[in-house]
Amino acid sequence: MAEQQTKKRISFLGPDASFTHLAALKAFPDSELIAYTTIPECIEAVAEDKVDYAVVPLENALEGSVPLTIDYLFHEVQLYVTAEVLSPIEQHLMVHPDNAESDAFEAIYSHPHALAQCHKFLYYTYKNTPLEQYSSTSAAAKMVSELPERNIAAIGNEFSAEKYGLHIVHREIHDFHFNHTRFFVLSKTNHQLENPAHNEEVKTTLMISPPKDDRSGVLHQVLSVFAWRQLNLSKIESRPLKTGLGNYFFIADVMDDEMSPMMQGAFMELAALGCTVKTLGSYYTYE
Ligand SMILES: O=C(O)C(=O)C[C@]1(C(=O)O)C=C[C@@H](O)C=C1
Repeated sequence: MAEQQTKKRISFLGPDASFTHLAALKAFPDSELIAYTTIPECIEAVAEDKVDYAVVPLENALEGSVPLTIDYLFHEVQLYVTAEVLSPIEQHLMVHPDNAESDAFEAIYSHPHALAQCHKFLYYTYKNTPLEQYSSTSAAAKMVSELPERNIAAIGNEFSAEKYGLHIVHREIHDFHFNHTRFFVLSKTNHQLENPAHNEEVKTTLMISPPKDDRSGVLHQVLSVFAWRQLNLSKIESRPLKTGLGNYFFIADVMDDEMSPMMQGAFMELAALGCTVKTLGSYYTYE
């Protein structure tokens, strides 16, 4: 009973067998995993204390950021990253076994990132087949399994083919071999996930809003805060502030702990420059 009470509850972008589900299983092999239909629902579940952690996709090596995750974390909630999970992504084209002999489909369904990761394959092999966006790869696979009368296909991972009893028609159809996705493990409190199997390097994610006066050279000044302290940025990207055209915030990944003296100095200098900084905390990477 005591063990049951301490079992963590985790939200993830479902249904079962999505790539996010696999990432959540890696980080939480023994927890209660709860599927949600959208990324905001997963994030709200942790913000509203319905779960202890949320696992959501952040960035894909071929397609870039998942803007919904970044924007929701900036505009809607104050949550912290307790870990990131880095997963290899292999996409397969799958159909209902009743349609296993067919190679001309009414439509191909998947998550927009998955469709984009297979752009070249789809262009050369199924040029005239409509591509339909779905909430996740596993949702597309599940839907295909429930509609054998429609000759439709889904793109997703091998586990979704197994889980929903689908037949794989084409394997490994993603356009570039190095296809990886980063997932964030989010919590309401700023701490690091306790799990020994992580990389050595700690990373901090910051969301930096420049000063409102929009003076020239601000981005240069922001970058120099990190540069002269030899704080390595592994990513920097701008996203709209949604207050008007030309207004942006920056999401930066810095390879150091937010409590280090250099980082503390960087926070002070950014404040002196008139920047507002929202930290998502420091965390390790699980591969
Ligand atoms: O649809 C899924 O299976 C997801 O977990 C989402 C998602 C994404 O958002 O990028 C995750 C990994 C893959 O890059 C494709 C889709």
